[in-house]
Amino acid sequence: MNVRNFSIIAHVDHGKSTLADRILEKLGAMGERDKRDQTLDTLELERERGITIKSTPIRLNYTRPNGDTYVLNLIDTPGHVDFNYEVSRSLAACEGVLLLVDASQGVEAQTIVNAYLAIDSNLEIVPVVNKIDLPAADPEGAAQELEDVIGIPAEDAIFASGKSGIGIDDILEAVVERIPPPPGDPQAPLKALIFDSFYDAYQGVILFVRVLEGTIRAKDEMMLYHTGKSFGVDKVGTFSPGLIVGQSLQAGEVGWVAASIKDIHDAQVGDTITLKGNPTQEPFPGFKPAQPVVFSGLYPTNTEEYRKLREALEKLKLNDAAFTFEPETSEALGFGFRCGFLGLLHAEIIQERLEREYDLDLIATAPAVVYRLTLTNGEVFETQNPAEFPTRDRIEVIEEPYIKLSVMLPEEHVGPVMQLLQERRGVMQTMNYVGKRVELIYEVPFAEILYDFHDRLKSISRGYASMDYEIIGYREGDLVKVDIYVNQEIVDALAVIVHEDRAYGLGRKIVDRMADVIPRQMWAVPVQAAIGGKIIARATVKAFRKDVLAKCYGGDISRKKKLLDKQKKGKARMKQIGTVEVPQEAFLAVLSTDE
Ligand SMILES: Nc1nc2c(ncn2[C@@H]2O[C@H](COP(=O)(O)OP(=O)(O)OP(=O)(O)O)[C@@H](O)[C@H]2O)c(=O)[nH]1
Repeated sequence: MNVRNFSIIAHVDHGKSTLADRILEKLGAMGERDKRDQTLDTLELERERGITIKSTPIRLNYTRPNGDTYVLNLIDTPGHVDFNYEVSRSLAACEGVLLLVDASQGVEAQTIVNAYLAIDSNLEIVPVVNKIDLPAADPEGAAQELEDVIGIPAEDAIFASGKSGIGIDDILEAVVERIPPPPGDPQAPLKALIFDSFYDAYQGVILFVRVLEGTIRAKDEMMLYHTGKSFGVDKVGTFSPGLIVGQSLQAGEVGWVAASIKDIHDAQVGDTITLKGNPTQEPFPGFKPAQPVVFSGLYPTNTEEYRKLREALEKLKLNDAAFTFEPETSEALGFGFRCGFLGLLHAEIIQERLEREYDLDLIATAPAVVYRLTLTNGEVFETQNPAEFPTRDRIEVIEEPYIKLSVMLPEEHVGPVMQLLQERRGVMQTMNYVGKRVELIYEVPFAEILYDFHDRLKSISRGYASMDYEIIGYREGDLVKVDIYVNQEIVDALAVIVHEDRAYGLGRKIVDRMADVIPRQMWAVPVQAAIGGKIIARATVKAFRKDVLAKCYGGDISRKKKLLDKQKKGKARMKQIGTVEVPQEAFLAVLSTDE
């Protein structure tokens, strides 16, 4: 059997899904993909946001013009920085990639990052300049950028359009000719890489695997290299699309394995499967257990929904080894959960799913990173929860995670973007010119890009800047905890950790913003920011003058009802703090404190 395993990588919106669909259509698999969408691809959000979160690989049959037949496995990769580890594992299941670049946009931040992930995995890169049907397309320019920035010869690029179908035949021929066949010995001890998985209520966790060496069959006793756990294999098979049951999977093949695994943590992405009786000596390198890096508190607006929230979180976790949660209690918000995510997008996706699929109303607290504290007594501990921070006098050193951030943008916006990065405590590493555009590489505290950074970057570059990042380690920082008081009561869930130099400015903005969003009460309510009990900013929610209903006296009853309904709706996301009702927006005041 002639096999080619490949993936398509691109910057967001450069046309990956459209091109994949066109290839499927060409190879007669289109109708089946629609079926697959209904069965496996249950993430409605994915379609709405136009980003790929999780998809199954697709096995395609290709007959060359000369009559030779090939099996092509197209492996999808998630296209976002939050999921870079998953991307790298999916790439490790391939021998080559199609690297797409939009002919009207050129190379963007994620083009570069994805290309380097492919290079690190020793993959053959087939450059494809896509969307050449666009009037603004500059295919030669885009190909030249690939050469200048990544070192891929411009003449290797295939010009194509997923939309009009130009270049699809050339792409298929290039997959067969340029991407090498998978190596591996079917007789060797089994070594298979898990590159994705999902939870099925009947069969347990279904593992997506790439067999690197050896053969796996139903009824084998398999072992997970890193967890050391073993399971009896129930079924194996391929994707066609959909899960097709087969007899075995051997070196070079891509397929799935079901082994009644109940807990997704027992078989994580990146781990190696081998056989218990004849284990491989060497696992696939680079295994990292999924580790959340961004944390936030999630509380039901209605305290009676606590149990419902817990059940929903448990269900989501079944399918997502990277997502964590543990119960947390806040004086202000009551009972809720501290949740851990791979990044902000991951957090947003989970929150939206909770609200949409489980019909929950939630209050989310500001996202935080994991800080490392060394106390004056020598003790070291990590926390991501501002509420757990000891008082300043007990802390010797605070360290925070840093990222290497790369931003790609047109040169006319470089000034304001550099200023933004400076405000966020960024330190410039390099600046590369790519034609009329610039790649900036900065080291920045991770916490500084958690809030409104991406939006600000987009707005000051008129939408032209793109970014990507990776976490590079911990560094010391002069950080302080800013507490927020509403009506003289401390609201634990609103505390934030911030750099000393920005504490006053941020405190000012949070209290002003809160005073704006807290509805007026019968009396004036003070909102204050403080560091270690010392007030640094104060704003007042003014007392309210008129009863809303006063206006309607004698008026028609339906109007009165409408007003009351409106008030009720507004209340949906309120949380009672002492005697004051605080809306959800207030908890995110820190997120929208534009400077
Ligand atoms: N003119 C033109 N438009 C295209 C072409 N391919 C894709 N598009 C459009 O570009 C947009 C993004 O296309 P997608 O295929 O969703 O892009 P994607 O890279 O899969 O996006 P993500 O999944 O978000 O990474 C859509 O509006 C498409 O209609 C093309 O060849 N020509």
